[in-house]
Amino acid sequence: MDHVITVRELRVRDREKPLVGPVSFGLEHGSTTGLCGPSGAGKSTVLRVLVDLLPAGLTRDGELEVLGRPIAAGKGDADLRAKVVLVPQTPVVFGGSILDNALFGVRHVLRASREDLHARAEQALNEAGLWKEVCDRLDSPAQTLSAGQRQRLCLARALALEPAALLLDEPTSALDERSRDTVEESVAALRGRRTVLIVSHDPAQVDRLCDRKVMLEPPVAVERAVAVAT
Ligand SMILES: Nc1ncnc2c1ncn2[C@@H]1O[C@H](COP(=O)(O)OP(=O)(O)OP(=O)(O)O)[C@@H](O)[C@H]1O
Repeated sequence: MDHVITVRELRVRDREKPLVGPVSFGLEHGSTTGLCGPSGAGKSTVLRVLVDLLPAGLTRDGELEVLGRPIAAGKGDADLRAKVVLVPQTPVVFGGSILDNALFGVRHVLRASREDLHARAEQALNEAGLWKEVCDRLDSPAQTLSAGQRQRLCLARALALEPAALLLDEPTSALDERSRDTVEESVAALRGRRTVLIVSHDPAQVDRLCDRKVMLEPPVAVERAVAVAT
């Protein structure tokens, strides 16, 4: 099977203490996968592994491949950063305009004319379902957008990088129901075209948006496992 991301027997530890895993999964091209599990099971940590931004002090074992290429831990792979893009739970909106915000990121990896960058922003904002709402005010401060619009702006910023995989960490947890629906519509529209991994606490949301789900359970401490076995 042709996977954009493959994870095999991934484990994360804090020195000797197991924090996450083992977990194995593959993300097929164009699929939307839900990453689920109880609080503390390690969902956010798995996303950090996938963008190679594990907090200092934590180590990982197991294999990670992106587009068939093995990714070694902690090598600061700039190529990977543009291929696998994480949209955090709380939208990060900078002080500039809506256009500046959409292009933040892609500007650093793509040498292109102003017109081409503008076209890239339009395409990304369209794909994120925000274009119609902002096309006549691209130069307005991004801070003027509503919470749901901000989340879609962050989605557009990530899409402008044309990532091989998009990671969404609880994309609607900070939103009211109406904004949640608009963000969900945008995410649903990516199905089949983009490869998406969504962390969600909401089983109904996973059912609405995802083709499949990966369940993560907190690791069983070795001492406990031995105690139970004896
Ligand atoms: N920097 C760190 N140092 C030590 N332990 C950490 C660190 N970051 C996370 N952990 C631990 O790793 C485990 C997984 O945390 P993580 O935040 O990935 O879980 P989660 O499934 O995303 O939780 P939630 O659903 O509550 O957001 C937890 O036990 C957490 O306390």
